[in-house]
Amino acid sequence: MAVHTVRSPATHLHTGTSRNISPSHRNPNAAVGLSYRSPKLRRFISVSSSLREGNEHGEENSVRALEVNNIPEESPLLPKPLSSNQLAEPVSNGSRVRVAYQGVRGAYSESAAEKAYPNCEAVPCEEFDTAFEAVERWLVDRAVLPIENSLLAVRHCLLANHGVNLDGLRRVLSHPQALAQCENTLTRLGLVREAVDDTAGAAKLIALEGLSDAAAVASAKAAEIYGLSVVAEDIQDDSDNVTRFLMLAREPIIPGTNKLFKTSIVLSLEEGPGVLFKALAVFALRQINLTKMESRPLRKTPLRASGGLKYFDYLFYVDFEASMADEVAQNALRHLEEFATFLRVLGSYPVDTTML
Ligand SMILES: O=C(O)C(=O)C[C@]1(C(=O)O)C=C[C@@H](O)C=C1
Repeated sequence: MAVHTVRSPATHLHTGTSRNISPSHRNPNAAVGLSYRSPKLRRFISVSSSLREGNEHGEENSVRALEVNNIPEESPLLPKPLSSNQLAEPVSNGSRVRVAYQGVRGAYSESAAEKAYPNCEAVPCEEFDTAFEAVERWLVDRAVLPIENSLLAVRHCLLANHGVNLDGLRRVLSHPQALAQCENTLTRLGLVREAVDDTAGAAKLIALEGLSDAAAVASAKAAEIYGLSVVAEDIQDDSDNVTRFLMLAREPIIPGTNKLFKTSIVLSLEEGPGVLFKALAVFALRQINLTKMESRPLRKTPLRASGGLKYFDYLFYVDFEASMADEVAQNALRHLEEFATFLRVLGSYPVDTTML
């Protein structure tokens, strides 16, 4: 599935390195699940999902919030990313919903937060763990987490400093997912890829360092924020390039039955013929539609020996179309509990029914 991520925790750009950091949910090499990315995540419940990112393309590229030279690293105009050692400090309590995201201003995750909670205060964080901890410690109300390539429109641009054109470019910096989503274009341009924490972070770095041989794959909004030129737009390989985000909260929302809800669960099963079939049957028997299923190896104990044989142990992540307030969903999970070796409800949330 795509609800999985993880490499080592992210390191923020201002550490000065451009290295591969961010947990990359869709990275086929990432061998662990969402709930493994951070042990903290296991304590969160997803409350809302399927949020589409805003398409920043309608905005005027010539409008520049800040010129390059006006962006000192610690500009008071830009929110400073929260770092884990700041988590002890209380953050002011306004009435606006505060949503933590990993990255800097102009990241797609920020757009997703604003889409999910219009007028929210989006709080940039250096790392995913920082965002999760900020929720846990009541510094923010939600954390936003990009989890997979499906659902929300993401239109990437190639951003560079003014006066730099395509011919002068040698390198391209961005989040690994964004680089992967623009693979064909970047190959055609012959650019060397460099992975950084987030798309907007790449734009910021290029602006701050005045790089003339490098471009960033990021949004048009990031170009405005960091005073860069858009040298190419819509560079994603797939015109339907979309990302799914989850909003994580401390407490589960009380699911309703008044609109379409989805529920996400995670489970593990005994090894044996037909066990997975039985698990799926608890939903099929009750006409509950499964929208997603993915298995990820158990990180700490991926191998189990039994009867002289070795088995891989898996966690199965399943999304189904029903609310935990629906009796039929409760019955299905009660049935599943009879033979699942582990079962956990991650949360029920309203399905995003807005058009792409
Ligand atoms: O780097 C960003 O701007 C993000 O919000 C992260 C992220 C991701 O993790 O997939 C979000 C959407 C885009 O597909 C690329 C990057």
